[in-house]
Amino acid sequence: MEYSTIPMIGVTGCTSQLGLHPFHIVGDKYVRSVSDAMGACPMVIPALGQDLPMKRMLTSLDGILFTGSPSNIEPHHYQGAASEEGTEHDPARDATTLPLLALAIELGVPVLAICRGFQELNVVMGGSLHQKLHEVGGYIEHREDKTASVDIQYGISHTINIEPGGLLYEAWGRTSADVNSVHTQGIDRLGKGLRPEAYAPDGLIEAVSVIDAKNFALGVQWHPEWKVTKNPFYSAIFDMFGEACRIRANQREKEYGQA
Ligand SMILES: N[C@@H](CCC(=O)NCCCC(=O)O)C(=O)O
Repeated sequence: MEYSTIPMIGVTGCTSQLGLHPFHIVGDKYVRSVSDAMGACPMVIPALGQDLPMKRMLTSLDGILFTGSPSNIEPHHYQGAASEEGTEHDPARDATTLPLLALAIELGVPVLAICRGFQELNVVMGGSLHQKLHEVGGYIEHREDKTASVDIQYGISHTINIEPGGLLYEAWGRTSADVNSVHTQGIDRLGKGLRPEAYAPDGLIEAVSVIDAKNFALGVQWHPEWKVTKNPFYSAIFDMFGEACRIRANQREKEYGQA
């Protein structure tokens, strides 16, 4: 019997106050990258923290996309100094994505972690972050120009050097690529069990994978979801993630039958 099940992909949400009410929200580009680039079904994961039945949820999903967000991880999660007053945080998202990411890796659920998601992956593995890369010294500008149009903000910003032998190299087959850059924070101490997969020209780690992972587990500091179907490098990443998710979807269908 042939199986070609549509993978069900969790897409992590953030909390945000819209008018008088708190909402669970996720950017359209993340949801659409799952449906358009992977042919999969996006399922938004609310930031409910420990109120989510995480293990149950993971058995029903074929992969998780950990999204980017303007908010920063609260520094106590990586023993960092308290952030400057006015820094945007989302403790409900932290309480959801950090344990969910750890459990997904433990259970071998395919994971693609983007920007804040990439930083979450590093923190979950015991790493730490620079809170303001531009104040550290020695780094190029990794922030977007907030006065520019969104196409410029998410347009190509710098090259990355890709390490041969990793997932990214396997996906792209070359040792360099061009990426966008929309972040203020970045990896300081690398988490244990993570392998650097790519570097910016200033030496900043731009991509990591989980060593000896049971399944696809890749984090990238840039935004491959941005106009993914028009960018062959970004598409190659989603193709590889999509393939891992499809294999899991087919295995789940074989085991449990179609729901
Ligand atoms: N806040 C962190 C992470 C940056 C990030 O994820 N940016 C995405 C912004 C909105 C989006 O495109 O979803 C940092 O500044 O380093």
